[in-house]
Amino acid sequence: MKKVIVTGAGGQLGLTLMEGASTYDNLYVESKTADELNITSLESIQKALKNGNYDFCINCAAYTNVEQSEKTPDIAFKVNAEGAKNLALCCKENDTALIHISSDYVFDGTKSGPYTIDDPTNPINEYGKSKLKGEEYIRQIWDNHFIIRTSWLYSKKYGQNFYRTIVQKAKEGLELRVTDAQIGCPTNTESLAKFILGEVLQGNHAYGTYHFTDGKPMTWYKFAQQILEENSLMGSTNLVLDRNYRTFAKRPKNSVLS
Ligand SMILES: NC(=O)C1=CN([C@@H]2O[C@H](COP(=O)(O)OP(=O)(O)OC[C@H]3O[C@@H](n4cnc5c(N)ncnc54)[C@H](OP(=O)(O)O)[C@@H]3O)[C@@H](O)[C@H]2O)C=CC1
Ligand SMILES: Cc1cn([C@H]2C[C@H](O)[C@@H](COP(=O)(O)OP(=O)(O)O[C@H]3O[C@@H](C)C(=O)[C@@H](O)[C@H]3O)O2)c(=O)[nH]c1=O
Repeated sequence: MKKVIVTGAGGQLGLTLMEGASTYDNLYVESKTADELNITSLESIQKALKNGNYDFCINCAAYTNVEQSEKTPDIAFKVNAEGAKNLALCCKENDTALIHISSDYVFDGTKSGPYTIDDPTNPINEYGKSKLKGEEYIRQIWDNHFIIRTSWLYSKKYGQNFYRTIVQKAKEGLELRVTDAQIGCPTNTESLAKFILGEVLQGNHAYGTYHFTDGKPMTWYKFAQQILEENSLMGSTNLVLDRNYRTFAKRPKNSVLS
């Protein structure tokens, strides 16, 4: 039996992971929401890991508000960089392998093809910078890690994400203005959870950095079209292509991960 602790368990990935974990007989998985374990507190993590005897820690905790990160980067760095550092330190102390999730936003988006794990990083927004710093801390501190970069993560059931925003706005009868200025791979939390639970935790991969997505590159506009079609909302929604959709934070033009 492998003993696992999940931090940030109240987020969309954390909730999906906990739902999926019950189907694996060889996993005993404990969940910690932000209220139960704050990853910015080294002492709290030390306490949680010390007595747990965990084989793995899956870190789903993050500050994921890209727009707000640009305005108040300190919060993003505190959670995404310092939080990751705290986890790496405590995981090392307790010989617990760390599975950490990172983002396509560590790249600047100027490459013409998909990004490989060997491509240089160069984040163009504060969220991406904070996620990169988190990766760097983990690599410096604890060899027994998996850093899994994913992109455009969404759950149909949980949390705040592009998929649910589009469905909600369409159901409210609002006009949808969506950009096609970025290309990336939408990734369902269920596929990522299956990869973590069914492959990474089962020992099928060596420690290191990985890219995981659902493998279908598209623009946000194309993704919005797909979401509306899937929910039979296309006919009743005014979807407008808005190449100049204004945002506070810059996003990479191309963040397709290979
Ligand atoms: N969403 C996306 O499109 C993508 C996400 N990722 C990465 O995937 C991972 C999972 O993201 P996702 O599930 O979408 O994110 P969510 O925002 O849905 O969940 C993150 C969770 O972390 C919690 N949290 C925030 N601060 C702390 C803290 N200090 N201590 C403990 N928990 C905290 C949040 O709690 P609360 O809500 O109460 O603040 C929330 O429950 C993250 O590492 C993210 O960076 C990577 C690529 C794309
Ligand atoms: C909601 C909305 C967004 N957009 C645009 C803004 C932006 O360029 C793009 C995506 O917007 P969002 O703010 O929903 O998504 P964003 O916060 O950029 O999503 C990112 O989150 C972080 C956590 C990641 O790690 C990334 O992989 C990525 O998924 O779509 C529209 O054009 N119309 C809309 O109605």
